[in-house]
Amino acid sequence: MYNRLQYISQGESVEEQLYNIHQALDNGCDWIQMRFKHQKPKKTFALAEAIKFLCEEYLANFIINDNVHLAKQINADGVHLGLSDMVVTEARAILGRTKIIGATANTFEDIIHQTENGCDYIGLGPFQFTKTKSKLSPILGLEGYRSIIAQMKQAQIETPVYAIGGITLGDVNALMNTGIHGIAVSGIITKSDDKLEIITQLNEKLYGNIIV
Ligand SMILES: Cc1ncc(COP(=O)(O)OP(=O)(O)O)c(N)n1
Ligand SMILES: Cc1ncsc1CCOP(=O)(O)O
Ligand SMILES: [Mg+2]
Repeated sequence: MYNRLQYISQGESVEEQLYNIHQALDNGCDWIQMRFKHQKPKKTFALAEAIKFLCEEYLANFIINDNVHLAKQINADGVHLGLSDMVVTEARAILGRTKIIGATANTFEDIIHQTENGCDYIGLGPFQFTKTKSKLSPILGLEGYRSIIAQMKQAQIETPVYAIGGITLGDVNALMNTGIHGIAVSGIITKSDDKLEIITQLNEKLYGNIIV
């Protein structure tokens, strides 16, 4: 089963991205999603190759936001696709069944659509307002997660769900209690002055006393 903590990278340059990712890996995060938008293909490729190398060294999962062809080209572990990105069935045809395909949802109907198309996990959000992404879908809040997870149970959909969007340390217990599998975060890790402390605390809350 997938790790419960996914770090979605941030940084305006290749160097800044690599610094942030290296810090996350060094301090206990073992799943990285490269999110580097509106950049030249050469830079994006160079960053992806460098992250691939780093993640291999740290035995971490490495998925790429939006870009299925790049994931294929560098043999990443998978991709994350939103509602306006390539559809999951097309990505599956390109990447094959062993690669991870994560898909975004904002409603239960999105979850039905994405799981019927064969995604491996759902990124459900946004939980609350965040500056990390513009043009946010409607905010779900805890009640949104409770309601959507209950509908998934009723429909016997067991695809793991990751909460995303403006998550802080203080939100994690309540979010986990809704029945989600884990969380995907950017700002809380990127902005922290003590990465070891924040990642350790996140992992403690996410895993509780589960032995991994
Ligand atoms: C784990 C996870 N969940 C949701 C998203 C958002 O994807 P998308 O809606 O395509 O938005 P962008 O990240 O592409 O701006 C995600 N990246 N990761
Ligand atoms: C990519 C994305 N999709 C929905 S919210 C979000 C941003 C998550 O970053 P943060 O944890 O900083 O809010
Ligand atoms: Mg996207």
